Amino acid sequence: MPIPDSAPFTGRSGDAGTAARARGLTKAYGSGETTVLALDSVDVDIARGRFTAVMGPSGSGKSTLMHCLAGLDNVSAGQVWLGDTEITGLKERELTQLRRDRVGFMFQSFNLIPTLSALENMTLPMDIAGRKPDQAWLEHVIDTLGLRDRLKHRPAQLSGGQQQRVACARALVAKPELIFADEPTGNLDSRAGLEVLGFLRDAVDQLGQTVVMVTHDPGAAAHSDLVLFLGDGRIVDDLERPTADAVLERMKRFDALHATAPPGTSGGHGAASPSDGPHGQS
Ligand SMILES: Nc1ncnc2c1ncn2[C@@H]1O[C@H](COP(=O)(O)OP(=O)(O)OP(=O)(O)O)[C@@H](O)[C@H]1O
Repeated sequence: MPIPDSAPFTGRSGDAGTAARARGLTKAYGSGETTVLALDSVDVDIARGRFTAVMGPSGSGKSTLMHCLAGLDNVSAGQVWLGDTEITGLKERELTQLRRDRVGFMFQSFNLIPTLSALENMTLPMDIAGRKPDQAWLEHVIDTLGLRDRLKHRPAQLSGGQQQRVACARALVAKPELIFADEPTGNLDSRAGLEVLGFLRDAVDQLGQTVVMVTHDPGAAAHSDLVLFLGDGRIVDDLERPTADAVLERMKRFDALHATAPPGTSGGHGAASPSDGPHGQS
């Protein structure tokens, strides 16, 4: 199905276009009375070449949104595109190939293979795909991430920050259209966390990468270009060029709305929503 024109929406895709897009994205877990609506008809544009953070209370749907945009999870309703490719409706094999060829991932727990060296971990996705990494690019990523003297080390011989840098390199080496990072600093001390955030920022600014990062940390979100705030499975607000203080203020406001909302309501998120259109950035 073609991507709908922006007519019914207020979506603002950047000059470089849209790296990912969702319309009416709905995800329910379970059935009957135990159904949990993790995502409730979300419209979102992820602009290419930008750093987008996704924040919200625990259970608000952040990971589910990331998984659905990345084709890691199927949707209950709605449509998702990666670039111009509609991924909703693709068969599992096609999805696996698309993820492998076009998406990079970073997780809180690094997800490195313990028996492989740092270098082998970095090139593993491309090895599996039968593709040869662009050697000049690989060298550039290695140097940018400061991993030159760690290439032969196994993950257990590396600090948490170094392991996450390897995971970052692994995500970058294949030059994916989009990198999804789920709490990439969650297991790191603040110094190593800052370092990884700096690398993600550089990947966007210097390498033209597109990054979507789920985080609970306002300080981490402040490294992004745009913060999307989720509440009860909906995007309830967004914040351009965030500072940690501004993010914190916004979060306090949502907490206050939640605290004063009568039982059985969605915590006043509707009132916090600035528009009915998709959230994105220019
Ligand atoms: N596999 C699953 N089965 C049933 N319910 C699920 C499943 N995965 C998520 N949920 C529910 O969907 C909702 C959204 O979960 P999700 O993990 O996306 O939230 P989150 O904002 O990422 O939370 P956290 O910050 O705690 O990681 C929650 O109510 C959660 O309990």
